[in-house]
Amino acid sequence: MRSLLAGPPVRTVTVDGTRAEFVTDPVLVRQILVKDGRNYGKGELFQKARNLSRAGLLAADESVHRHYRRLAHPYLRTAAVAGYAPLMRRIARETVTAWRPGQAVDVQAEMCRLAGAIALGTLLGPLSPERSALLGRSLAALTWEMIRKPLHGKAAARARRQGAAQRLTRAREEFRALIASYVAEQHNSPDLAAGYLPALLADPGRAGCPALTADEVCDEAVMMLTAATATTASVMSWALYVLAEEPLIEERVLKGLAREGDEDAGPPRIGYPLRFLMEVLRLYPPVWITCRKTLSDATLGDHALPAGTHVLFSSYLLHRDPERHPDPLRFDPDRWLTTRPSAQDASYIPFGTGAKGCVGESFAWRELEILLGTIMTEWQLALPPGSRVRTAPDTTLHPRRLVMVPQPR
Ligand code: HEM
Repeated sequence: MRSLLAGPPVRTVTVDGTRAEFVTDPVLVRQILVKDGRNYGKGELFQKARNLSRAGLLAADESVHRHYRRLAHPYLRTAAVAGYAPLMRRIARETVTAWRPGQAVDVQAEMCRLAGAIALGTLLGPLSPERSALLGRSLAALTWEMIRKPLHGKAAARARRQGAAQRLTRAREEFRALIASYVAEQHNSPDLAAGYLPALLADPGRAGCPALTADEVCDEAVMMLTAATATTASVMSWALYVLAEEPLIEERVLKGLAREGDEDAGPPRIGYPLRFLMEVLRLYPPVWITCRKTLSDATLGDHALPAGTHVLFSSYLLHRDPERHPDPLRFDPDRWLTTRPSAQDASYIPFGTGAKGCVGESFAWRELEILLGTIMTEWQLALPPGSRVRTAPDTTLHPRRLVMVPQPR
């Protein structure tokens, strides 16, 4: 795939029989996402593969999309996220205290459980411990099936034959049914709790964007919870893998964590742990390929793109471009001491950018910092001797299999 960087900045490719323009120039990608962002709708090339709903925030047309984003924003902006920190920390502690010294952990399944429990606890509103456990198990199972579903091509066909698609559908139906029963209860409750899901239920809609039906609220909740879980789980898995492979980096992250103390408030600083996470997100961006579709005729560099043209770009590739990231394959958190992510181009976009970039970015940074701190201060995770971890570019970019052995610090 990296050979694409050497070729023309825009080239035609075919994905599962559909023609698309693959863009590798970071300036042109920024033009698509920011300057001309309103002329590029959500592309649907991978939507089915990612098992995403076709309504709501992820897929909606422009004005409806803006409405849903405005609804989500109060629950995901930095100030709200600061309030979630104690809960995030408690859930993280509860999960890692269940680990046993020397007993292998399936890291990705565990990170799905952890990120899923945090998403449920923060975004749904109050849950009984029983319901929280039931939803948590179901969301973790769904997310793990989603993460490893191949996006297209031969791998997707093979997965279909092996029943992966059916497993994913079953997991989605099960989780959706649990959410639906919760939504029905909330719907009939005289006092709606505070939180993102209750806000969706209470939203009266507006001109051109009618109030959501209970069914649509369920779809939206499933979308938000899985978007929050699959991404964070993949990033944390890579983070733990890198720490096991790079003892000197691990030592510096630990020292950095000790210096940063235990604060809940304030914006993240570019200390070593944060630079480490930035570097994990550079080399292992979970949303590694993204698409858009022109809403009307457009021009991109020397290319005329008629309305309806599919456009693809890959953060994985942009983040490994040697022109923008010297010695790109080297894991070097200190590169972020002298370089900041550019506001002129899209050379570093783990969360995307522009009006359709990640609405959960502040949430994700806080969560990643807390998970990293909680896990690392309690446990050192090692790879079993001889294990080889391979990259799987599926729905998210994730380690194909990651089993690690915890030892107390
Ligand atoms: C490290 C963690 C995360 C990464 C790397 C990540 C990455 C991304 C990226 C790249 C996009 C934009 C895709 C595009 O341009 O088409 C996106 C969109 C989105 N993300 Fe995240 N995300 C993360 C965590 C979260 C969390 C924690 C939440 C919710 C709490 C969330 C909710 C969403 C939603 C709802 C969208 C769609 C936004 C829209 O269409 O306006 N993400 N994410």
